[in-house]
Amino acid sequence: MARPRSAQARIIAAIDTGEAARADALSAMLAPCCGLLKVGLELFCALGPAKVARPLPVFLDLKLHDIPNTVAGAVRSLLPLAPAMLTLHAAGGAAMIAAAREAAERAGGLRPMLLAVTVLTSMDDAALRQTGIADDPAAQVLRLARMAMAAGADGLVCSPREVAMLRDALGEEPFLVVPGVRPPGSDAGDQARTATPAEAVAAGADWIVVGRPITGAPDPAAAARAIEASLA
Ligand SMILES: O=c1ccn([C@@H]2O[C@H](COP(=O)(O)O)[C@@H](O)[C@H]2O)c(=O)[nH]1
Repeated sequence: MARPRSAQARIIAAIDTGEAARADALSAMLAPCCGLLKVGLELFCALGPAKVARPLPVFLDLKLHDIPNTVAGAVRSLLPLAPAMLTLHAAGGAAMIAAAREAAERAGGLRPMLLAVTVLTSMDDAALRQTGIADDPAAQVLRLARMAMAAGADGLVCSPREVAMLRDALGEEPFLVVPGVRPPGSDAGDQARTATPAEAVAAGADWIVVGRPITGAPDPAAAARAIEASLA
């Protein structure tokens, strides 16, 4: 998948619902104003592989995390769904990421962009410390990012707070997909490391992932258009 060329193309709308009718309605409303649609755990667990296909390319955010053999098998199982992007947790390690890449390539043909999730955007310093990581999120993001890219990831999922640092350290190569963005004045909810869509893109994000600020708005398409306008 090529880097996005317009503000609209940068927006990935997260269709986080377990109801098929709502997922279809949101997809129809948002397809004309976004670049991709995100199918995540809520939709996938409720509705299954048959409902992954959407009217735009799909960012399949399943955050795979298991032993290398199992993740390779999961990647093979998901390839027929033809997602444009697929996530796996960087914390699964280099062997797991390499196995995912090999499984995707061995199948031949078009393969999804493999994105390694670094530190979840919902985690602050204290939450990270509780997992046994003494470093702050930025240091852990950089450590995982270097490892994941060396192991074969095409890109990274990080918060907007780490985008500039990753560009400085790793240059233009990694695709950077950035959730945890919030338009000015909107509720952060459970997101801990946030910035505005415009700040994320100015720092070097390729795509931003936006869920509730769009899907929870009275007019989701208008909310997406307002974000697009803020990026122009
Ligand atoms: O670190 C991560 C990785 C993935 N996500 C996903 O992005 C969206 C964000 O939704 P909002 O409603 O805009 O908070 C959601 O689907 C997450 O699963 C993330 O937030 N952070």
